[in-house]
Amino acid sequence: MLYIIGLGLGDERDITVRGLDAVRSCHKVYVEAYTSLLSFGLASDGLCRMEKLYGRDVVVADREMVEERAAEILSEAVDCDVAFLVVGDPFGATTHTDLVVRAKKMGLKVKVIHNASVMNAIGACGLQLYRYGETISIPFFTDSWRPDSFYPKIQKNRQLGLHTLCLLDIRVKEPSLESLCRGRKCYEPPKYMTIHIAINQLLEVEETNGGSVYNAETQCVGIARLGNDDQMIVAGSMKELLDIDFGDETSSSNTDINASPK
Ligand SMILES: C[S@@+](CC[C@H](N)C(=O)[O-])C[C@H]1O[C@@H](n2cnc3c(N)ncnc32)[C@H](O)[C@@H]1O
Repeated sequence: MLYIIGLGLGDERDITVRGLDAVRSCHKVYVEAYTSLLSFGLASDGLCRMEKLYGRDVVVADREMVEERAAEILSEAVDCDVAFLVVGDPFGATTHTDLVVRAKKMGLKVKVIHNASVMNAIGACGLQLYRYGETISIPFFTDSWRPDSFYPKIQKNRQLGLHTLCLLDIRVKEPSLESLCRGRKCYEPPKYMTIHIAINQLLEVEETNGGSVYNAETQCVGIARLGNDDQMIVAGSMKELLDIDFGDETSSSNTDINASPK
C-alpha cells in the first residue's frame, strides 16, 4: 500500500491523527522536499523531531528522487506499506498526482490522507473562494531569465474582477554527495522569495509590459508563514507592503500575495 499523507502548514505536529496512525504502520517513510518545504526546515533539527514524534526513520525525497527515482519508491510499496509525506496537502502540486496515477497503473493500492494546504491562504485573509481566478507562481528572476508568463493571467483575472493567489518561489540548494553528515545529505537553509522581492518583480513586469494591469497603489494582501505561530497577514497597497517587515529570505517564510481586483 502507498499512503500519500499531507503534513499541513505548521510543524511536524500538524499531521492528522489518521495520518500519524498510517505513518506508524508503515515500513518505509519518505518526506517530500521538492515542491514545498517544512517550515521548520530540513536544515535544522526538523527531521529529527519528526522521526521522534512519528517513531520512524524518515528519508528525505529531494528533487532528484521525486523526479527520477519515483519508480523505486513505488516498487517498495508492492511488498510493504510505504508512506510519502507531503507538506501542506498532497494534491497542492501536480507531481503527486503523477505519483498516484503511476501507482494505480502498477495496480498498487493508494490511500491519500489530506491536510491543510497553502490554499487556506484564500480564506485566511477574509476573501472569498468564489472571487478567485487562476492561481499563479512567481519564480525568482535571474540576470538573464525574467519570466513574465504570469502577467496575462493576472490581467485576465483583474478584467473579470477576480483576485489572484500568487505563490512565491522557494530556492533549494541541492546538497552535494560529499555533504553527508551522520550518513545523511546535509541540507542548507532554503531561500524563500519574500513579499518585497515578489512585489518588485511584479512592478518590473508591469513596467516592461505597460498593460496598466496593476501599479504601486494596487491593493494586495501579503501572507507569510501561513498556519505557523508567527504567521503574518497584512493588507495594503503594493507600495505600503514594501514597508512591512515580513521576515527575510532565510526566515522559513513561505510567502504569498493575494492581488485584489481594482
Ligand atoms: C506547490 S505550492 C504548495 C504545495 C503544498 N503541498 C500545499 O498544499 O501547501 C508551494 C508554494 O506554496 C506556498 N506556501 C506553501 N506553504 C506556505 C505557507 N505556510 N505560507 C505561505 N505560503 C506557503 C509557497 O509560495 C510555495 O512556493
